[in-house]
Amino acid sequence: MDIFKVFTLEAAHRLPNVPPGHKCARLHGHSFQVEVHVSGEPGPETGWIMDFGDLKAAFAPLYAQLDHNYLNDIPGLDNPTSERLAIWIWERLKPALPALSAIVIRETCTSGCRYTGL
Ligand SMILES: Nc1nc2c(c(=O)[nH]1)N=C([C@H](O)[C@H](O)COP(=O)(O)OP(=O)(O)OP(=O)(O)O)CN2
Ligand SMILES: [Zn+2]
Repeated sequence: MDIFKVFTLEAAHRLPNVPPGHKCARLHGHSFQVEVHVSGEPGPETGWIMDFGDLKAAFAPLYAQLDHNYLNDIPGLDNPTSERLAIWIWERLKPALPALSAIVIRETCTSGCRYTGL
């Protein structure tokens, strides 16, 4: 089974490696949605895989780094595509959250990615 929590963060970015004239070379912002998924079996007493509150607490330091910031300025996010952002979050969250199973990024209503560590 898989549980998840969704976070919305406001952030600006530009993509430095796109072809000349690409719209994403310009500074722009998104209300990124980040889904953090954790897999496991519900405990027999708790009935849950983990407390959503603990999941929120684990993501909080990363949320603070990302929210209302210019992503390109954050070490490791100089080319902040959805893919790079998903990997960046995964690498920093996995040690604190070993049962982490996926990071889903929604950059717009219609665009995003899902990373499972592979
Ligand atoms: N594989 C990726 N492609 C693109 C990324 C990305 O992170 N990974 N990012 C962008 C831009 O940041 C852009 O802001 C989002 O792209 P796009 O979906 O094209 O945005 P639109 O809202 O304009 O989409 P429409 O559905 O065409 O309105 C670009 N590509
Ligand atoms: Zn963008």
